[in-house]
Amino acid sequence: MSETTMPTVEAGAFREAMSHLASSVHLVTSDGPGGRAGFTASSVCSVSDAPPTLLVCINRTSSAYAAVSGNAVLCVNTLSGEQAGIAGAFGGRTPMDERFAAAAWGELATGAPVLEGALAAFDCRIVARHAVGSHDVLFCEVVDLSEPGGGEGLVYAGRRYHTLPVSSPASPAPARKTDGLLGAL
Ligand SMILES: NC(=O)c1ccc[n+]([C@@H]2O[C@H](COP(=O)([O-])OP(=O)(O)OC[C@H]3O[C@@H](n4cnc5c(N)ncnc54)[C@H](O)[C@@H]3O)[C@@H](O)[C@H]2O)c1
Ligand SMILES: Cc1cc2c(cc1C)N(C[C@H](O)[C@H](O)[C@H](O)COP(=O)(O)O)c1[nH]c(=O)[nH]c(=O)c1N2
Repeated sequence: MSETTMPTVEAGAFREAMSHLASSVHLVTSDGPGGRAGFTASSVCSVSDAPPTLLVCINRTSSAYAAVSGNAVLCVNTLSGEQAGIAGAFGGRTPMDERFAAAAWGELATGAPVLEGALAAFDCRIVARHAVGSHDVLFCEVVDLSEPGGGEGLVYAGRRYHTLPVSSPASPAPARKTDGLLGAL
């Protein structure tokens, strides 16, 4: 089938289908000459472990875009099951200062804000970026890590938040049946 006759998918249908994917939820934060900013993200994934690299997709219309781009560093704070509230605050329409006032923060190597109580924090420098449609795909080399936590992770699926046991090596999560998340997908 040639490119001209290939069918296209309507954005709403794509989003409806994508709402069936379960993803971890993260706060992507940045600070530096471009200012402090952050947004809730689910489009995060591991790329390579040599060197350790992950990717983040950011909408160029996001209010955090200029700061993240200008600073060229960011931290991916992977949220725990109790942090759905802060995910909502960073999910848009909240002034940036109010977002950061809602939690306690530290920092690692780059100075990007590190969320206290996050399951994990990946402190990164942006090493490459690729514009695709409405988003930039940011390729980020991980230069520092927080001590991973344990307990439950925050997951987004079916347009709502769920929690899922995530055991840390030190303390495996107690065996228990899932909370029905897999059945809800
Ligand atoms: N990757 C993203 O940019 C992304 C991901 C999740 C949610 N969101 C935004 O969060 C808000 C709440 O979303 P929702 O899950 O309640 O319902 P929704 O119907 O807007 O989105 C359903 C799913 O479609 C995908 N999606 C939505 N907007 C997208 C975009 N602009 N680019 C790429 N993928 C997109 C996501 O996987 C999302 O979970 C919406 O404004 C949505 O645009 C954006
Ligand atoms: C669960 C969930 C997951 C995501 C988002 C939202 C929510 C609720 N948003 C949207 C993002 O957080 C925010 O809404 C937009 O950037 C608009 O925010 P501003 O009002 O411009 O700061 C989002 N945006 C983005 O650019 N990449 C992403 O991966 C995601 N993922």
